[in-house]
Amino acid sequence: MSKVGELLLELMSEALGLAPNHLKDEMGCAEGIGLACHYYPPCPQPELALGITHHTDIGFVTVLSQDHVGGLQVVHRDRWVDVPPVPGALVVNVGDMLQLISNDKFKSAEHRVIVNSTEPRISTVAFFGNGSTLKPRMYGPIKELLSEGNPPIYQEIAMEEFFFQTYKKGFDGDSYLPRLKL
Ligand SMILES: O=C(O)CCC(=O)C(=O)O
Ligand SMILES: [Fe+2]
Repeated sequence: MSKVGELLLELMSEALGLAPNHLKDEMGCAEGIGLACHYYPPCPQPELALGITHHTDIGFVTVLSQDHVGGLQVVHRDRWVDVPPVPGALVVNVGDMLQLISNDKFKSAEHRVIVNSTEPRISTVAFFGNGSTLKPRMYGPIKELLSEGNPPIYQEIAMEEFFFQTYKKGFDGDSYLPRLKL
C-alpha cells in the first residue's frame, strides 16, 4: 500500500509541475499512514440510514478498496454519482490537506456511503497524512506553486491541528478548509 501511495504522490507532484519526489520527500505526504476497515450492516430501509455521512477526507491522499456491494458516492457537478465497484480496482480520493498545499490545484472529493438493504458491505482504506503519526510540521501552500498571479489561498496549519479542529467541529458535511482562507 505504501508503494501505491508513493507512486501516486510522484505522479501528482509531476502534475503540479514539481520534481517527482516533492510531495513525498519535501512535504512528507507519504508519512503517517492510517488504516481503517469499515463494515456496513444491511439496513431494511436504506433510505432512512447512511453508512458514512457526506465528508471530505482530511489528509493528503486516500486509497480505498471496496467489495462488490457498492454504495460509495462522490459529488460530481453538484450531483451525487455512484462509484461502482470494479474488481481489483482501487479508488483514490484527494484530501483537504492536498487541496491546501496545492493551493486548490487539486480539490478534495466530497463523498458518502449509502447502505444496502440486503447485503453487508466491507471496505478497507489507507489514509496518507494521518495526523497523529505524521512528523509535526506546518503545512501551507507550496511556495513553488505561488506567484503574483497565484497568491496563497490558505494559511498554514499543522496536520494534527487540522484533525483536531475537524473532529471538534464534527463531520457535518462541511470541511474545515474554508476557515483557513486568507
Ligand atoms: O467505505 C467507503 O467506501 C468510504 C470510507 C470513507 O469515506 C472513509 O473512511 O473516509
Ligand atoms: Fe472518506
